[in-house]
Amino acid sequence: MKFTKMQGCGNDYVYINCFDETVSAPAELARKISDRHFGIGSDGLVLITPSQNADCCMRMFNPDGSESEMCGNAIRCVAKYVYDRNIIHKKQIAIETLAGIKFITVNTDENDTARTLTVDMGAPITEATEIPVIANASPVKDLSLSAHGRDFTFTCVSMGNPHAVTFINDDVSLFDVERFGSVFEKDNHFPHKANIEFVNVLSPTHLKMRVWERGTGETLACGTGTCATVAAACLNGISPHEAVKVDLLGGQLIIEWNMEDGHIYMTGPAEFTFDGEYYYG
Ligand SMILES: N[C@@H](CCC[C@H](N)C(=O)O)C(=O)O
Repeated sequence: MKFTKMQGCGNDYVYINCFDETVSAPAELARKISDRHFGIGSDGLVLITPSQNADCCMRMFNPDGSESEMCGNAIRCVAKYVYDRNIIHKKQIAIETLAGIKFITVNTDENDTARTLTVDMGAPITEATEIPVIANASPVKDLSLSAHGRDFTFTCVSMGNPHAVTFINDDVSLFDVERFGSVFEKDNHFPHKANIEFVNVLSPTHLKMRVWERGTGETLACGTGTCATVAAACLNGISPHEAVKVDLLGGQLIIEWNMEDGHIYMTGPAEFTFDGEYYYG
């Protein structure tokens, strides 16, 4: 099976072009290929498939085999993949996901290569925005949770997938993300588990975030988590509704919650790492 490894801010996935390849058991394949010793090594598996409703469709599986509704870093990579490889050579690309159709603007260099991509991530869903809560969204705005004798206040935001964001005073670079994230991911308040974001405020328009991802563990970046972080920062009066830089272990994303249409826009890079062939059996 041919595959391509790509990364966006160090959030790395194995991409399969299902215009050409067939994957019959994606959850099992995700578990195998994600293994960094016995597989290819990745934060999960992404299938690029034909779509009846959009230019193409993205399906994303975590290393534990669970399927997520959305993946912000992967959708930029999928747009780059189909643009640069002339499968869908359009500057505006519509990609179907389990969280609906997302629209991506491809920003190219002088060689017509996609360099950064801007994704219309749609409206974040929280109790505070008074948008009806969808099935897997967390139904509360602020939530107090404790672990290992420490209290945290979370703002819960769905970007199609569930996130819980907490602003901390400790230096997030030194924070034990695994110790706390692994407990909160599985808290009873999150019936579908949750991605957990720990955030430092550097300034109203500059945040620093580390993430514990549902079904994965700590990753170098999470696109939906970065959008949820900025939504939470706006809801808590920390950030304005303008471009906010978010520093992640693997790079930086620019997020803006636009108040004209209520949508969040995410801009960031996407890169090919290598192509290969996986012997599946
Ligand atoms: N890294 C991703 C999110 C991947 C899915 C997540 N672990 C979940 O289960 O919701 C991103 O860039 O958004």
